[in-house]
Amino acid sequence: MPHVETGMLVGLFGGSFNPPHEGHRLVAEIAIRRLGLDQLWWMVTPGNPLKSKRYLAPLAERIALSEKMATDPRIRVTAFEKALGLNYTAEVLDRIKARNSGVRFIWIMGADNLRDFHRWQNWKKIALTFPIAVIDRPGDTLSFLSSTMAKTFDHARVDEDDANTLGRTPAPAWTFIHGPRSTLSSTAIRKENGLIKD
Ligand SMILES: Nc1ncnc2c1ncn2[C@@H]1O[C@H](COP(=O)(O)OP(=O)(O)OP(=O)(O)O)[C@@H](O)[C@H]1O
Ligand SMILES: O=C(O)c1ccc[n+]([C@@H]2O[C@H](COP(=O)([O-])O)[C@@H](O)[C@H]2O)c1
Repeated sequence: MPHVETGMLVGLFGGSFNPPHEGHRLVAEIAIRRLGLDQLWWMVTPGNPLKSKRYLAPLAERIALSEKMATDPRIRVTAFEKALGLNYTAEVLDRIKARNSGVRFIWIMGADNLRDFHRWQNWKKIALTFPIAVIDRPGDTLSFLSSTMAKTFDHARVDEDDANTLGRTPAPAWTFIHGPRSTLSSTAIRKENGLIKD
């Protein structure tokens, strides 16, 4: 895990990054600025438990491309989930919390993941333990109203104008951040590059 100092606020941005693209860079920039992060951990997953691994590039390749994409000095590209043998975000977050007392964390994800968040293992526990920032994504803007997570934790929603207080707000607490959006997706890039055959 990257080194972090007591009192810091760290954004946790997990993803397949297969491959990383400018949309990811935009999410990281928005999160750093709007949430007031000291660091953002760009966590390259060994594999999203809900996605097929058929077209998943090797972890080393996804890390190397992420390092080129993530140029902000506050970003740490990391892949410790693999070394810890963990696949599920709830387990990973437990481990991060246990190893970093005195550090505050916010889980960061795009709006497509808010739509499906109730399918993640122990999703309620995640929301009850960590503040969550959701960044808008074309096609999934309405998930901030219609998703199971949004309905279940409606009482815990923080106005996006107060996003810079999220890191100090005890969970459950989440916000949906609108802003510049990117239509990019890794699937579209894989298709353009002929990496998806069907
Ligand atoms: N254009 C985008 N706008 C907002 N969030 C995004 C965007 N692209 C990816 N994200 C978010 O970044 C994180 C990592 O995404 P991921 O690596 O799965 O990229 P993807 O483009 O969604 O990939 P795929 O097309 O393979 O599903 C997720 O939380 C996802 O919601
Ligand atoms: O823990 C789960 O059940 C779970 C289900 C789906 C996605 N995730 C995590 O969500 C992050 C975003 O995944 P992805 O594929 O949309 O980039 C990544 O860290 C995944 O490991 C986690």
